[in-house]
Amino acid sequence: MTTHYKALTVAGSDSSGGAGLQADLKTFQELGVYGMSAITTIVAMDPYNSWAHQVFPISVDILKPQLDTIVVGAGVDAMKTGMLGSPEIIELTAKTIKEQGIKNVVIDPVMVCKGADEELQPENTTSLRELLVPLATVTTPNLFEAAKLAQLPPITTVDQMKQAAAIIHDLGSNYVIVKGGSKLNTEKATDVLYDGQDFELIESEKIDTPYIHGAGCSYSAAITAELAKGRSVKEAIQTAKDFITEAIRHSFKLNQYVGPTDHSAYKKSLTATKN
Ligand SMILES: Nc1ncnc2c1ncn2[C@@H]1O[C@H](COP(=O)(O)OP(=O)(O)O)[C@@H](O)[C@H]1O
Ligand SMILES: Cc1ncc(COP(=O)(O)O)c(C=O)c1O
Repeated sequence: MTTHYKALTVAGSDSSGGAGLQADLKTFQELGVYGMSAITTIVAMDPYNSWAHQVFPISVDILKPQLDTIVVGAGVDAMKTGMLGSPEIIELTAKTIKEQGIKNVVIDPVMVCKGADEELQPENTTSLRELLVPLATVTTPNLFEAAKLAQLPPITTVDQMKQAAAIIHDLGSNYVIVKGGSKLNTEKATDVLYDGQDFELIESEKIDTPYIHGAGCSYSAAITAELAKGRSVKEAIQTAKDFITEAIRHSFKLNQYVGPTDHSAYKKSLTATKN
């Protein structure tokens, strides 16, 4: 009998489909894991005003029954968080992880959407640092988020990524992966992984494309899916890196403002290799 591993995303809805819980569920499906979602926020983009993001947090009273349905009603092998919307939502999510003893927790500390360089909701950063990062198996900040969590100036080098990873580890996250992505001035797409003892560079070729909407969400969702299947954190991160590299290689233009990654590309690349 096939085992159906179960993963939960506690995240925002990206109406345009490339990031947020939509990206997470597509990624879970592609990696063979049954996905469930608890919606924290709804993000809409204004097609009449340069795709400006509008963020509508959901009341914490509507999050609680969703979490109960999933965590109590079905059980989860791994979970991730994405955009959380308010300090109250972060508090409830942390309480649920603790009270229900959830293992394999990936915290993607979403503070910005690509193209913006300001925190969407600065009041959430303190709650993320104090309540959620201490419960993380893995925390997956991009450069901007790593600097905010570690309370450092803007990060531009691998050494600074290491420094931030060590500080975030000290907050209580078992593993930290700081994503260099397109922004870091290196030849490769370089992420820094820290397990409390050693730093490891996780690298892939850097793909020359502006279309990387949802890359961070999809990457952390791929880590979550692999943890749900019982892989080690390092194995999960390597598969996730392969998954996101293929997804970015096949990313596409959705409109004049945005281009999402292609979640189906990794599985196709495996089939192509076999044939
Ligand atoms: N142009 C690119 N080519 C290859 N990998 C990339 C590229 N841009 C980002 N990545 C990788 O995608 C993953 C998500 O990173 P990033 O896009 O920085 O996250 P976020 O969406 O949180 O800002 C990381 O592994 C990063 O290195
Ligand atoms: C709901 C939601 N979560 C997360 C993100 C962040 O996306 P990315 O993976 O591109 O950083 C966005 C960006 O639009 C979003 O709308």
